Amino acid sequence: MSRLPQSYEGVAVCCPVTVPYVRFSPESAHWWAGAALQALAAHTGLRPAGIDGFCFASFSAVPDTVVGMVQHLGLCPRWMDHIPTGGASGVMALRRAARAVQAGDAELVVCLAADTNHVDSFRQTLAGFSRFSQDAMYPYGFGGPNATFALMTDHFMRAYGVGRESFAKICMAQRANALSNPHALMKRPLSFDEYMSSRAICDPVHLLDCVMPCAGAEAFIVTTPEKAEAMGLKAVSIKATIERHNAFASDPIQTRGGWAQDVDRLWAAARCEPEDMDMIQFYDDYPVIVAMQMEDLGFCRKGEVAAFIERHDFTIAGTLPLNTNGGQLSAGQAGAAGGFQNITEALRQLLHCPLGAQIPQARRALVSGFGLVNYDRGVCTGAVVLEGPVSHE
Ligand SMILES: CC(=O)CC(=O)SCCNC(=O)CCNC(=O)[C@H](O)C(C)(C)COP(=O)(O)OP(=O)(O)OC[C@H]1O[C@@H](n2cnc3c(N)ncnc32)[C@H](O)[C@@H]1OP(=O)(O)O
Repeated sequence: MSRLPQSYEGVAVCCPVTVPYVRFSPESAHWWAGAALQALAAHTGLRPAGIDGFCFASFSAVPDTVVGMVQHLGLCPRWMDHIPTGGASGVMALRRAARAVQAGDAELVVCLAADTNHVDSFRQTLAGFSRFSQDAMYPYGFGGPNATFALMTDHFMRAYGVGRESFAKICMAQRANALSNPHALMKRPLSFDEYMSSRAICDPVHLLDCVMPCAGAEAFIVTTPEKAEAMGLKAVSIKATIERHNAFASDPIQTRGGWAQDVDRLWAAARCEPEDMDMIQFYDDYPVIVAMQMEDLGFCRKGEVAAFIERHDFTIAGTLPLNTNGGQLSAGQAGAAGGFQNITEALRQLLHCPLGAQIPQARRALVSGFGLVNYDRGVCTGAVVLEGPVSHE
């Protein structure tokens, strides 16, 4: 194993905010970003002049990038970054902001993801998504990620003996978790029969394997422990992170993500193990990707995920709480903010200020990201181990 990265000493992560999601919004992504900044201000008293770092992710802010957003929001940072990696953007924003703070390039970085959802905006996003998809998928009638993930799900199920009942268990647990989250778009319990009989979208992917596109925003602050304390903010620390892009490119179909390449480094740097996690907040564009993360991040061996899922209870009161706000599958997918919601939810659980039900004694979380389906697979992966303040109760 190559040299482990420098620790994240001197970095504090705090103040998770979620702007409640709505299925459709007439507002722009810029409006949603402003709403997130307002929510941060309401929690902390933070004004634009106090923000010297800004990290931004969005699909629907086009043609603007972080530059346009900085001007729109009236910020004047000395450090900024734009993270165009969808479901991996939260972990990546956290990593970059942490190093900027550690290096002294910024003292307080706001990491923010915002997306709107007009009636036609998801279709428009897909239409211009990538050169790969325009050239190599759409001419053959592919309509976006649902079709790509149908192929991956079908292969994964056959290769590793996973049935739809395993995915049902993931989706039902996440829905149970969502019921205490006032912002979750899905408000009713999900039964096994309802999951199994939901309409096919692109077999074997059915309606309840898919996220619902919506509008929303998520944000959090990365700063120094001293600054967090001066602002009266409780904060968590970063134990370790990983990031990888275009891993295993010669695999004919995706059965593993970049996590599998870096998982040993993650746990070595974190000085703990999967068994030490009080929760897992995994990117959940489809339940097959949740199952893949369970394997690739070391919770079970490849090919053993069906038995692993069978053995565990993923509800908030269960043996391994998973996506405790309901995840995107039950809370909604607000574009790139969907790649931030697992970080904000982990922070809330570790800081003991949840939106819904609290995991008792929650102290450590594994958050994982997966993003950008350019063509036939998710290209970007990342993960972070977070540890909360020592005593809460
Ligand atoms: C971004 C990254 O980095 C990586 C990724 O995340 S890849 C994933 C990106 N996201 C997606 O691809 C979005 C996936 N979802 C979809 O494509 C669509 O929701 C879908 C095709 C599954 C359904 O769309 P549709 O058939 O047009 O349904 P629509 O007409 O909107 O709604 C019909 C009904 O289904 C419900 N519905 C729609 N989507 C739903 C969903 N995902 N889950 C549950 N119910 C849903 C609606 O509430 C509506 O119910 P009512 O009639 O009771 O009001």
